[in-house]
Amino acid sequence: NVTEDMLANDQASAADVVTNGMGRHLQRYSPLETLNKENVGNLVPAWAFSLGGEKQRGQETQPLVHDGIMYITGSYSRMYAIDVKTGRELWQYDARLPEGILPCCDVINRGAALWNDKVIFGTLDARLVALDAKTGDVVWNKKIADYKAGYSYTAAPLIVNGLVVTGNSGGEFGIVGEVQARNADTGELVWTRPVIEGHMGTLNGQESTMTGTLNATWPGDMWKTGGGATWLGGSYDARTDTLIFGTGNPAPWNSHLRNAGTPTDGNAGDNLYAASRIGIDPATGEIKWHFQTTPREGWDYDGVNEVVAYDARDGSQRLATADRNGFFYVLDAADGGYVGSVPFVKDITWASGIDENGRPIFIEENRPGNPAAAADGKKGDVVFSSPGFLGGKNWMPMAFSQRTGNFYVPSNEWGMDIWNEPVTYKKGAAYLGSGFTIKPNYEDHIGSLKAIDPDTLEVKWEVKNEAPLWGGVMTTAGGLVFYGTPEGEFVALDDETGEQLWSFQTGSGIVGQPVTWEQDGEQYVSIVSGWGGAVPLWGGEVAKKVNYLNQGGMVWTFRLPKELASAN
Ligand SMILES: O=C(O)c1cc(C(=O)O)c2c(n1)C(=O)C(=O)c1cc(C(=O)O)[nH]c1-2
Ligand SMILES: [Ca+2]
Repeated sequence: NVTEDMLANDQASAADVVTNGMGRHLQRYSPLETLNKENVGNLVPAWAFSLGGEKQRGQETQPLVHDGIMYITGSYSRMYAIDVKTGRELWQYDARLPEGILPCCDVINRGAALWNDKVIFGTLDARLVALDAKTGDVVWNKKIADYKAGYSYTAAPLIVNGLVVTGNSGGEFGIVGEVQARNADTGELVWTRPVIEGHMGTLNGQESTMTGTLNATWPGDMWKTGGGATWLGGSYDARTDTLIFGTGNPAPWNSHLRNAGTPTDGNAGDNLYAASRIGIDPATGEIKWHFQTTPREGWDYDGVNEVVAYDARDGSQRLATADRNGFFYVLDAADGGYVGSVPFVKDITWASGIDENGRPIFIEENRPGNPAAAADGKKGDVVFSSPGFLGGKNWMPMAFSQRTGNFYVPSNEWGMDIWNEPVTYKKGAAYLGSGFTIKPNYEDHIGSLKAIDPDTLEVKWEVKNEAPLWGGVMTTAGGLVFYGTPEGEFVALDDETGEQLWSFQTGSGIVGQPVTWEQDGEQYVSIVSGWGGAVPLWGGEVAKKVNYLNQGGMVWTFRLPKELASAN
């Protein structure tokens, strides 16, 4: 049975992987050094497992490993339990999804959570299901939100002190972003925290507090359908007992419709707390602090990206996050206060930098659309913006190495043509008020894995990739950085130089998240392969460039045989 202690110590225990992020701080760093720079060339496949041919799309999941069983979620809200020694299936659960679900960006699922004798995951129709971890039988099944209003669910749930904490998806449909906490044993709701100003939270079935101040940073009734989906889930910083969730784009995309003042007029049009990071008290759902990365966001620069809790080299307690808007931020773990930032993509057109308070210095003439066109019911001027709306970094998680003190950030170098148009809210319909076409910024590459020093705020090196990177990264005490490419390669790099030390062709594009653990004295590594996610759907010119990539759906598990651990 999985306990709070096991979840709290996941980052240090080599025998299993019981959390998404390999620790609730989401460092994705393994203390294992059996596999290292000298012997990684001897890593060989142990087994592979097919997720089945029918209805498979982007496989973004991270495997969990516990008690001899690997748990994998499949793109169409499926769960597979696999014997970790043999690769044979133990059981499979298929959620019956209703007609009419509205996931914006492919049918995907990013993983599960383990608690007690259960494995818990969210389904695309915005429900949360707890299964018996041994049999796959349903223990409870709860509704997070109404899929008919555009809500969906794609993230891995987070478990803290017996509460299962979830976000929601639907920012492109004018939903309201929210964080919810339930008793993980029963599924009973404990608290809710909407993340847009003006909405009331609840605690134990009673109204608790309002988020922000009603109408403070939103014009008229726009806050009622203000977006800010918490679609990537959250992290937990045990040092300060804080849940940290990011919030997505404000709705609609057309920022002129959300302007409650002029950009120089204080924070009147900031649209809090969309495109922000929020620190939340896990006991009550109260907001402790917020840090907004893109005030009056107008490019779909969702602020959802994972916040990783880490200790800087001088011991200060820090948080780091690489935003879709192209800037990598370091924050103070105590209160989310701004410490510093660095652009991690080469071409940023919307801001000239970040000021001393962490607020972007906008280049206002590069903001998409113009107010007059929106008011007249006309299409606005086309503007080129970089990064494009799929972001300098999208959902794919970065990793921190305790060995080097650096972050390893999967990024993309691309822009977009974007224009604004009028839009009105209609339940269950797209609520954008924008049109767009993604374009590559460079001929030879879009993807770029970057090593970033969070103390000096320097990009130390990059490894370029032709197609956009869309999968997670993992670091190890053995000095390795693992990641996958849409071209299908699963790669190990040297954490100091970026030199490629090993790679394996998995047969489909990788958009999954690697893990490693130790079993019978040998080190194992797993990755799920299966191309998909937002790029083939929304990637414009880039999608056309990569339309040769084949879909898939395989779990690949590798091991370093004992007898080859010391050999080269
Ligand atoms: O605002 C939202 O609610 C929302 C949700 C999701 C999602 O749940 O997958 C994505 C996005 N936005 C989004 O903007 C985006 O680029 C995106 C990419 C992906 C993916 O998994 O490839 N999901 C999402
Ligand atoms: Ca979005």
